[in-house]
Amino acid sequence: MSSLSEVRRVAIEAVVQACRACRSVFNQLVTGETLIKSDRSPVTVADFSAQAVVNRYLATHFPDDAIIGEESAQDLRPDTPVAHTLCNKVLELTNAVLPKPALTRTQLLDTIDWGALSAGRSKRSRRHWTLDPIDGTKGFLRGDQYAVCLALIIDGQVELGVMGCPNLPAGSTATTTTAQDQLAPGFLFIAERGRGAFSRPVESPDASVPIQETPIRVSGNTDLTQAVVCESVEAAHSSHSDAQRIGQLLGIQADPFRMDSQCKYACLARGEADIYLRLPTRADYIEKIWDHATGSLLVEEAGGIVTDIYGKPLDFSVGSFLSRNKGVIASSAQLHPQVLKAVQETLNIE
Ligand SMILES: Nc1ncnc2c1ncn2[C@@H]1O[C@H](COP(=O)(O)OS(=O)(=O)O)[C@@H](OP(=O)(O)O)[C@H]1O
Ligand SMILES: [Mg+2]
Ligand SMILES: [Mg+2]
Ligand SMILES: [Mg+2]
Repeated sequence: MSSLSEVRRVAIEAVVQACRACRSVFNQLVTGETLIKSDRSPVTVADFSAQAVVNRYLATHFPDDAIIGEESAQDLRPDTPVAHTLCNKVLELTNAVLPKPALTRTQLLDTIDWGALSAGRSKRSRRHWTLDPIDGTKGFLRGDQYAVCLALIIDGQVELGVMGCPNLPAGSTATTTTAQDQLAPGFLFIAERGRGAFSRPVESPDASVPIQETPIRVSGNTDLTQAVVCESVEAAHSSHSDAQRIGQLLGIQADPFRMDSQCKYACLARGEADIYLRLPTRADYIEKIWDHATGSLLVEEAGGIVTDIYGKPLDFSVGSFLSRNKGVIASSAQLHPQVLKAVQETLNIE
């Protein structure tokens, strides 16, 4: 079994290279190659490339580990000109960042589906990874925030989380990303259970200078009137109207800070926002583990608390879905009880 430092090193390298693939897609072809999946969310060449890159690292270094990743190669497999063109783009981009030898088309497809193809591993193993190759696909396509999110789950607990946020600027709650932010290296966050949360640039601006990790902490703010709430850009993903009523009840003055992806958890973890609300918009929506595993550990290790709207911890022990939870409330430990109370009063939860 590999040491935790080796696992951490490989996970970071995988996410850094996946961020590189995403950036190169954005610079080369962003919206042109968008296709619509059955859930109608945009899936890009970057999603596939980033999943191939991370899976390739994990399969090479930890061949016995299971992986639950968001994407599948189903849209790339058909023997049609459209699928071939798309697949060739993904192959080119993936091979541009992976160490040699280059993947063949079949290897690429099987690497993207590495988790699903060997699902039996998850039954034998106590540990598995979860990957969101691009969280905040819509943010990515707009040139705003998105995150490559990888987490290691052992016995149902998230033990390691690595999040690459290529467009995230340093400590600013600006809602749109400037051209300058897109040129900057962005930030990478690492959380290890019991060992804290850290931030570093995704890449060093100068290859001869070693990259430094900086510990991060949630905000110490106890004045709710000054609190900053972050929420999804997409009103379909989190109820903006319920959040507004909760904000009023808490006496929060500032407008909500809307940002795509798990970058919201990162902003909370580094003390830039105080509260993250994800409030159900539909009774039947169940959150996926890859949308929360990395971010929730990051906030907890930075001193915060993450629960669902019932006040229950997120339960990562039941497969791909957070089927025992509804919504998310994350904040510093000091603010969490008041925020939870306001959420429950507003949503009529006993
Ligand atoms: N109805 C509903 N409710 C809650 N969440 C949903 C819903 N539909 C989709 N999703 C998931 O939301 C992920 C995007 O996260 P955010 O909402 O934080 O960002 S954004 O505002 O959509 O940009 C997004 O992740 P990606 O697909 O990786 O972008 C989805 O898995
Ligand atoms: Mg998606
Ligand atoms: Mg996601
Ligand atoms: Mg995604």
